[in-house]
Amino acid sequence: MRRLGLILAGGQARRMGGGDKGRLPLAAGYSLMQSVIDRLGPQCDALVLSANGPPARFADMGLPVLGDDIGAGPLAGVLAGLDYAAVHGFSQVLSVAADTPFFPRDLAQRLGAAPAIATSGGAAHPVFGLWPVGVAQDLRAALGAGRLRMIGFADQVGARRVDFAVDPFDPFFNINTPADLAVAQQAFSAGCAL
Ligand SMILES: Nc1nc2c(ncn2[C@@H]2O[C@H](COP(=O)(O)OP(=O)(O)OP(=O)(O)O)[C@@H](O)[C@H]2O)c(=O)[nH]1
Repeated sequence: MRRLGLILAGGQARRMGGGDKGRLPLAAGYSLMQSVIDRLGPQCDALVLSANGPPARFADMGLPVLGDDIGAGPLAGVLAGLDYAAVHGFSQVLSVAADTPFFPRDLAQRLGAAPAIATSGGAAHPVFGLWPVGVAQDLRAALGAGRLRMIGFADQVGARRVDFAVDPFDPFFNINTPADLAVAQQAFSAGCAL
């Protein structure tokens, strides 16, 4: 079984004032996306980025960049990843967000059989999902019908929900605002995100 890691790095980052949230620094010389790559890489056989807009801006990451339609949301990115996976001989895709630098290093192992998504503290995180390549057809149909919510799609394909402890803080804490970034930088420098 070959697993493709998919980093969702599109979106408009409106609450951050625009730009690529993944390029923001967690510490000097260490971006949110680099933290994501360091956590996801060992859990997968290969990694790809999913982003809309010019792919050249991620050239330094050394990863294939899959485009999707601007405004279609993270599900469009998951579909791009599933299509890439099918063509390149992967059997499943582990999707994560570029703005969530502390997700578990054993995410794939704990999610178990695909399809599955993560939950923590009573909230579902369907961006953090393990998807068999076979759900691409269902996803294409859902997107074509204008159904764009990730949680709705996860439920449609029967994704199990796997809960992760919020200890000492939520591993799915994601960076939406400058204040969130300050919290993450402080947590990282204090070593509580290991
Ligand atoms: N590939 C891809 N990723 C997306 C898209 N929209 C959001 N994402 C990613 O999904 C994750 C969650 O995104 P959000 O924080 O909900 O949305 P956002 O557009 O980045 O930020 P806001 O504009 O502040 O809501 C982030 O890692 C985004 O980079 C999209 O259209 N395509």
